[in-house]
Amino acid sequence: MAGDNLPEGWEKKTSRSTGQVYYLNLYTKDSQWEVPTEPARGGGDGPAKVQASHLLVKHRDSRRPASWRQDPITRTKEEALQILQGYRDRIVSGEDTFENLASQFSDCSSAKRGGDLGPFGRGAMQKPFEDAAFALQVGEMSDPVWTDSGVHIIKRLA
Ligand SMILES: O=C(N[C@H](Cc1nc2ccccc2[nH]1)C(=O)O)c1cc2ccccc2s1
Repeated sequence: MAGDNLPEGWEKKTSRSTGQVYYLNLYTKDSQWEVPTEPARGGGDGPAKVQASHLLVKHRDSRRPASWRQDPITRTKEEALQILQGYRDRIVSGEDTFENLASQFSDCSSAKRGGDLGPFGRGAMQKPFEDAAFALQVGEMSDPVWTDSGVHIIKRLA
């Protein structure tokens, strides 16, 4: 009905059987009796793309155990995790920045860009990395994430 300025994404309906007014979420097709106060959420599968930076520490069993920093890379997985956790602690404490440490220590060529991988969609990166990146809120940093390349921390930029 005109004049019912509802939040975005809702439509006012009247039940055919009872004549009761209800509200339809135009994205999810869910309905509710309560007058909506917030814009309808798509409830969809999140963003199509995210932008993230990462700091990668490789180990001797990495898919390519070499990097711009070191060739070959001989540290163990356990050592790689300890090293990465040390960087993570310094970022959390505010002693250092993600970009600064990624630039100096990441075993990925994206180190030259402060770890920034640019925007990517699903299917572009190794699955554990993708899932972790898409689960982050903008500005949030992940716990250590393992891929075939090594162990990463990820920061979602957008
Ligand atoms: O795969 C790359 N680099 C690999 C290491 C690596 N493995 C990854 C796995 C998931 C996400 C990023 C990753 N980076 C390497 O240098 O051995 C990429 C480098 C860059 C640089 C700029 C933008 C995207 C990418 S993806």
